[in-house]
Amino acid sequence: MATSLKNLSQHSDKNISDISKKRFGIVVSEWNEEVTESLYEGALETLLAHGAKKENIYRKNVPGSFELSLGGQRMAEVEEIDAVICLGCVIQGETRHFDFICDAVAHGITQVGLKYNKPVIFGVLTPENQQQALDRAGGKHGNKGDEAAITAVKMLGF
Ligand SMILES: Nc1c(NC[C@H](O)[C@H](O)[C@H](O)CO)[nH]c(=O)[nH]c1=O
Ligand SMILES: CC(=O)[C@@H](O)COP(=O)(O)O
Repeated sequence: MATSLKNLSQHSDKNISDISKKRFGIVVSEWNEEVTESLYEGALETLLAHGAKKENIYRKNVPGSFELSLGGQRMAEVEEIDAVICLGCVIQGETRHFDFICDAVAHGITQVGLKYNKPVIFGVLTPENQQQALDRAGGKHGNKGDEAAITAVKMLGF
């Protein structure tokens, strides 16, 4: 996983299982679309690079990161879906709204994974500003989407 150099795209090859028959749901927040589309591309490429079939990867959008919990649940409740990846980017503003969204979506996604006993991955950036987001969506710190996808793959090998 990410090293002290904080490259989100670096990972070990431990617990990588055959995912050629696995089905993945990817839920993408539309807020900060420039960032979340990069996260999606990273996640998709990582899944394909590790053997997933494109026809087994299903994408749905939600308006914002707060809705990732419900969107993730709608995916997770589909029996044929083996793992869900939730992608979003919540950028700090002037008020405490950031805190409420981040807390809610982290808790919500956790609960969905526990409820359906399948990997539901928290692929949500919570930066202070746009540059920090871009640095983690294919920039100098790698791509959070890569990290989220490899986490799903590894958890399927758990
Ligand atoms: N400010 C950001 C939001 N805000 C919208 C919320 O996620 C939610 O859609 C709204 O509160 C209605 O429920 N969402 C992000 O994903 N990123 C932000 O920076
Ligand atoms: C994280 C957000 O919802 C953000 O857009 C809110 O900005 P603000 O706190 O300045 O209203």
